[in-house]
Amino acid sequence: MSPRCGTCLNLKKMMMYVEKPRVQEYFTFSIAWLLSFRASELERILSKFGQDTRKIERSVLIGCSDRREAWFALDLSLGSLCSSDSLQKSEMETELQGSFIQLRKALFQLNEKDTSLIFTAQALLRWHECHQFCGKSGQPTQKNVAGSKRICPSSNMIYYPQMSPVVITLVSDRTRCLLARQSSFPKGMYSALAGFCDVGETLEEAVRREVAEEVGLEVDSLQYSASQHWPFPNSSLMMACHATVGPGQTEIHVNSQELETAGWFSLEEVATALKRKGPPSNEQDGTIPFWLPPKAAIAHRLIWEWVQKQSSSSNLA
Ligand SMILES: NC(=O)c1ccc[n+]([C@@H]2O[C@H](COP(=O)([O-])OP(=O)(O)OC[C@H]3O[C@@H](n4cnc5c(N)ncnc54)[C@H](O)[C@@H]3O)[C@@H](O)[C@H]2O)c1
Ligand SMILES: [Mg+2]
Repeated sequence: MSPRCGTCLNLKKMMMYVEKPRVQEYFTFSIAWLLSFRASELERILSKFGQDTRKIERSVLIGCSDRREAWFALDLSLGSLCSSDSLQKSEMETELQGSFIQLRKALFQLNEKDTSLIFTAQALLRWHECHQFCGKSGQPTQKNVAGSKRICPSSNMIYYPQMSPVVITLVSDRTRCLLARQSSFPKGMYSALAGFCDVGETLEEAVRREVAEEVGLEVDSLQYSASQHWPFPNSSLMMACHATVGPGQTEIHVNSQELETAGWFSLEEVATALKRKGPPSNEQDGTIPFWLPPKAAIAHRLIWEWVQKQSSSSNLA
């Protein structure tokens, strides 16, 4: 399993390279397409680009192939951004016959399996990058070979990768659903309501609190749908629910500190938006038709489920 154990090892490599911090703590990652290399080939590439071949030891295990070859991911970060880095980036694209793309943009193109690999890689690599020192002794921590933990030789503390629980809720008044946008979302994109769970809260309590905090509605009933690992801004376990509000309880009070806007959308509007693949082009009057998150986001699944349910109940009526 060691990334240095050589030729039998197939390194499914995602080159992840930090471009620059854009919004608050959000980093924009560029990734090369999923490229598989054997360890020896990767060592050659690292040498060619003047990087220390021992860097390969920073790889993290992200899965394995059907033929039981271990897949590792490696951060090929080119260091601080300067013009020579941009040059190296384009040289690397030529060498690897791939191209860098922002991770969020890649979500429109990746299949489910590759999305999961990339999310795991991004979350693990970023966790290792940010947990190099022991919080108790202040000494450097050491990664195990797979990258599933870090150990402090001085205090014997073991650190495991962290995930934050997040609830995401699609609220419905039984005929319409509630979608919202934050100012940081791409123009025109709306999603379901989301929020980090507080310590000590249950999933149900977090859903009720988040919906009340963000749009001032009281949830009547809620139903769990599915979950997803989400790597932005760090590592979250997203737990998705459908919720309903009672009749006559639909007046929204948007919390402007959290949301830019929120509103109720009809089945027809949502079904039309669901058919759009990616950000639509501007209308003639310059406005952007509203659009929804890509399939890789669990918000998409929640919205799709709601449309299916509404469509089948309107067909029955
Ligand atoms: N996959 C999807 O479909 C999907 C859709 C919408 C949102 N999301 C994700 O859900 C997450 C939460 O949504 P939100 O931004 O509306 O949350 P939110 O409503 O809880 O507000 C975010 C704020 O919560 C605070 N916070 C509390 N605990 C935090 C923690 N552990 N990590 C970071 N910030 C914490 C911070 O002040 C932050 O600015 C975001 O990371 C977003 O990327 C995913
Ligand atoms: Mg929120």
